[in-house]
Amino acid sequence: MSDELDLSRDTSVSDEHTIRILEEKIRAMQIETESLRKELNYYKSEMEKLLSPPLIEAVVLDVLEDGRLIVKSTSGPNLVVNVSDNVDFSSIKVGKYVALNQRGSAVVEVLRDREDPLVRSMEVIERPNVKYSEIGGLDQQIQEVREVIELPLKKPDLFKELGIIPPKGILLYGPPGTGKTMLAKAVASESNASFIHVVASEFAQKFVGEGARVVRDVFELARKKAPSIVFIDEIDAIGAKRIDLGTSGEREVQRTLMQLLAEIDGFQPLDNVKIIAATNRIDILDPALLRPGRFDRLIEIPLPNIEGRKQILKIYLQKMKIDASVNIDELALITEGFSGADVKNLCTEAGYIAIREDSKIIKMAHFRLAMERLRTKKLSKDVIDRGEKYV
Ligand SMILES: Nc1ncnc2c1ncn2[C@@H]1O[C@H](COP(=O)(O)OP(=O)(O)OP(=O)(O)O)[C@@H](O)[C@H]1O
Repeated sequence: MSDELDLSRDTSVSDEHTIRILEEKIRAMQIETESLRKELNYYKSEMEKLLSPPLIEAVVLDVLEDGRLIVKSTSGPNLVVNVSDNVDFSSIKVGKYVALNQRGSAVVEVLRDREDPLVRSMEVIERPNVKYSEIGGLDQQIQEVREVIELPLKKPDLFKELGIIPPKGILLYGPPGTGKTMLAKAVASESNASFIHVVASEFAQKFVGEGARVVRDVFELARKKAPSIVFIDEIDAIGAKRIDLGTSGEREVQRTLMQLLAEIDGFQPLDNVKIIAATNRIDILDPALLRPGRFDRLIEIPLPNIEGRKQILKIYLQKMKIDASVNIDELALITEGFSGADVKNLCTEAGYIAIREDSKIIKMAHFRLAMERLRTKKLSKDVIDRGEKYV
């Protein structure tokens, strides 16, 4: 009896063992099946991608009452199309980019929003609001800019009568933060002209293959918005002398520059579009830019001298609540080497220190503290910013 029992126990032990092994095998095979299924799906979707025809990009021009859309396809004509049931109709709006099936008969996907590169690359101010009186220490430069930009824009007939040809473009050069942008904005503001601000380094970096087109678009816009001033900041990014045109990036920059020169050459001196460029690297500019009829008037915007710094300080201090201890002469003296932007920072920093101290008025002590902080920051930054750049 006991032997039988023992035998059955042995049998059941070995059965249990077999079952466990089989269960493990089943689990392993299930895992493998799952992984093979995933792999199969992956290859299927890859096949679909490779075999699916390309879609057509289009922009929605109108949504019709019957649910169809008028779209402009990038490949050509305006089309009236249906919307596939898989597309969320509520996400469709005029101006949205969509994908059409290959026949161009239906919208099959709504694409992600994206900005026009042109819009990304520039700022258009219809009427900037900067006055000459807000700029300190640049009286002579303001006078010159008024004569060569403002006056021809306002009184072209006077120039015609006298037979004087004003420059089409001027170049402002000098260290960063000295007021070049401010001066360009002020002349647009005081000439009642639109201000179109483009940063040349953005052309070069962002619009590979599109730089020349963006330049064309900028000038087309300038003509539409005339009288207008096109302000090209950091012109050295596209206007530097190039020795080696080996890389495609270099050739692209060169094409952008050629387009800019062609646009400038296309204007007449008394047209109501003027071009102001700015750089702090005049030393590296391509001489083609500085030829007569292009940027042939160079105006230096230097760091302010002591008198200039005094003027800039007055401009900012008159807006602040300061006590009698604040000595403008002393501040002008100790800010030697500061740009206009640095002087403004000093005033702002002194204001913040006063706020942190809960003071209701800004005192000379706050300026001294601000000075110490800025000097430390400035010393290291100057080496990078100005050191070898400005000549
Ligand atoms: N001469 C100045 N008078 C008054 N404020 C100034 C002057 N220069 C600079 N600032 C102040 O500094 C800010 C920056 O100056 P701005 O952008 O005009 O300098 P920039 O010469 O164009 O510099 P960057 O070369 O870096 O573009 C101005 O918005 C203004 O607040």
